[in-house]
Amino acid sequence: MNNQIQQITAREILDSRGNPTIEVDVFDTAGRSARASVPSGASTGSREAIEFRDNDKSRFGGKGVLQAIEHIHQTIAPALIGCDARQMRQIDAKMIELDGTENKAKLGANAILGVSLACARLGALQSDLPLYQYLGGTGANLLPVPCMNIINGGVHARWQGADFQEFMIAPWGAGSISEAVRWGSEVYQALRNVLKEKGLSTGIGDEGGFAPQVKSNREPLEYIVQAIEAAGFKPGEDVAICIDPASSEFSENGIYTLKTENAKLNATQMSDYYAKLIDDFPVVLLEDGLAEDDWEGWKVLYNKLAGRVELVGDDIFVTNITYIQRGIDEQLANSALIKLNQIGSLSETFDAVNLCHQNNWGTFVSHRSGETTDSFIADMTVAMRAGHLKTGAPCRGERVEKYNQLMRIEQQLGSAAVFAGKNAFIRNC
Ligand SMILES: C=C(OP(=O)(O)O)C(=O)O
Ligand SMILES: [Mg+2]
Repeated sequence: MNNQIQQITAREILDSRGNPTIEVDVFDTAGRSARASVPSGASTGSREAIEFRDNDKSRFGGKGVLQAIEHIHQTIAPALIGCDARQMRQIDAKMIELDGTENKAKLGANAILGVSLACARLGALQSDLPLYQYLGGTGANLLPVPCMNIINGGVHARWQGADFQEFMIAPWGAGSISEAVRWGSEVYQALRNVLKEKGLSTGIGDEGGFAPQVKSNREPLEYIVQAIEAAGFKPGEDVAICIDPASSEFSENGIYTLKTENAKLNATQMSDYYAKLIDDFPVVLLEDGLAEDDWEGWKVLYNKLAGRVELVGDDIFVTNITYIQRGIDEQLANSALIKLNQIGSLSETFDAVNLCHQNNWGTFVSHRSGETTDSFIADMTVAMRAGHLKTGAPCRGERVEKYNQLMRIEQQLGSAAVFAGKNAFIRNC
């Protein structure tokens, strides 16, 4: 009886880019309440669920965050009041039915997701369990490798630096999440000095990484290797590198334009370009190496690189089982990026993760470039045994809150905590 939802209140708050987003509070009949908020991307896949935002009105027909909030108050809340907050699947199914579209275009994916996450948190509170255990069971103990984006490029740096969007470090040789976070922050601080010595800017991009005006996409990798060494670690062995070029952003009709290098490459040439980077640098994961609509190109990329690195699909799969299943059937990647707001509900995100794991694919959990201080994805990553996550640089409150939450979980688990380490990364032999 006391687990019934009594009230749902949504409001507008600001995200890390200073744009409006949604925060939701859900109250139960026992007087308990839980809160969640919703992030937003900049390099969004075209097949992502539709969110109502104010910063891109043209794309979403002028429907802003306030309209999504109105949908929560006028349509979603009346339908959910009286429901048991612990019934995640029924709650999500009800909202999806109320929406009635393929891509949540009627109520807004941000409206549905905010309620979905706040209800899950309330369910955890009602069950007297920490969120990661509520979602993942009492056996949930796998702490992920934190992949920290320490050089930002592409749209996240307003195209002033590298064409590639994200250069991440993965301290996979550490013995625990807290050690990995410490190693990552030491490399980040060392990188600041490396950039300063080269006379490059140490201003930061959307995800807290530095955004230097480099002349190629190799340059950031050179600086990162120098920073890893300067911090006292062995590149590759202690700290590896992951990249997300977010190539949909610089491709058109199968041609990829690298402005910094004055080059125009097709999918085969891009695959060779990546192969050379992987020869020369300790890169262990490549996300969105090719564009969201270049399904044929992805096969070329897979055949060249799947034995050497984890090949993650972000824009191409958009956390949607329809596209992930196609990727599995056509064998063109070995991992999917997992972003809650690409699909717009917690249960559908679980479906995507389960599909990947059933097919021996990796799952790489991700924040968005426009974030809030909500640390939901930290608990979710542990619950899903995803093994690795990316949530920006070890800098700025909205990014470090996720890493900090993982360290809290590790402390709570004590000797039961297991750090995912190198095993988290997929490679097809
Ligand atoms: C996190 C990413 O960026 P955004 O949130 O801008 O899509 C990404 O592309 O993986
Ligand atoms: Mg991406």
